[in-house]
Amino acid sequence: MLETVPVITIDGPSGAGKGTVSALLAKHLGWQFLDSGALYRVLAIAAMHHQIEADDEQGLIPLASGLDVTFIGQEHGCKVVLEGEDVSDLIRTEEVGAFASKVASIPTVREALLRRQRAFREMPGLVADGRDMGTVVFPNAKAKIFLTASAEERAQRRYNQLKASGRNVSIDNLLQDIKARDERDMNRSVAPLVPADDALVLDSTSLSVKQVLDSVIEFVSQKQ
Ligand SMILES: Nc1ncnc2c1ncn2[C@@H]1O[C@H](COP(=O)(O)OP(=O)(O)O)[C@@H](O)[C@H]1O
Ligand SMILES: Nc1ccn([C@@H]2O[C@H](COP(=O)(O)OP(=O)(O)O)[C@@H](O)[C@H]2O)c(=O)n1
Repeated sequence: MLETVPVITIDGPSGAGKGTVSALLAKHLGWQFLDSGALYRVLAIAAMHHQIEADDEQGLIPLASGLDVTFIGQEHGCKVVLEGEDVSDLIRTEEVGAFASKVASIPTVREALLRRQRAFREMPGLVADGRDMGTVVFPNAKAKIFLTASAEERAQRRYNQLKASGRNVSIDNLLQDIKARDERDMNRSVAPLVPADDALVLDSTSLSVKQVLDSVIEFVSQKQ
């Protein structure tokens, strides 16, 4: 039964380190990994390709329900193929992130992606990264973490990350984008970005990736 497969959720705002820590934790445990933000990002690209606006609910729902996407695990990261096209680099742009957070504010669109997210719950366990993993998608998860950091630190991390991959970005624009996305994600009517009541809230502003991972592993082992 799906419900018996253990889940650990890591939610939080953009740049907090969720993806990095979730992937390391999944590897450490030998569990599956769900990057739910990638689904919203892929939907955003599909909408752009099909000239569907971010507020066109009737256009977005069928696109979300029938999303033709494949995630192919690789040694470093994951290859993402949408409608036969490799969009692995494109999904990481801030433009796509901003579009994703707009489509993600529509309740029926979120509903259309629910089943697909829950299907990642497979043995021996799942680490799920997103905004509403612990509150909505997997409310009975065995351990929930809400990972955060100051907006300035998150913008700096994103800046370093994009620079390292050869992109020309402005830290001021990134900070603005991050704040706008936080605002939208925290204030939407359905599945807003909030810690679950039973989540461990971890501020990573002055912690290294290793320190965060160690705290998470300790918390998870206490829950076992
Ligand atoms: N604790 C940390 N300290 C410094 N850099 C970090 C930390 N956690 C993550 N990073 C780096 O910040 C960037 C954004 O992390 P990511 O995992 O993509 O965040 P999120 O999934 O929350 O948006 C990555 O380049 C990652 O290596
Ligand atoms: N479970 C999720 C995951 C992402 N999202 C939305 O999708 C956008 C992109 O998510 P992401 O996790 O890839 O973003 P980053 O944290 O990597 O910047 C977010 O800003 C959210 O609006 C969501 O609403 N619910």
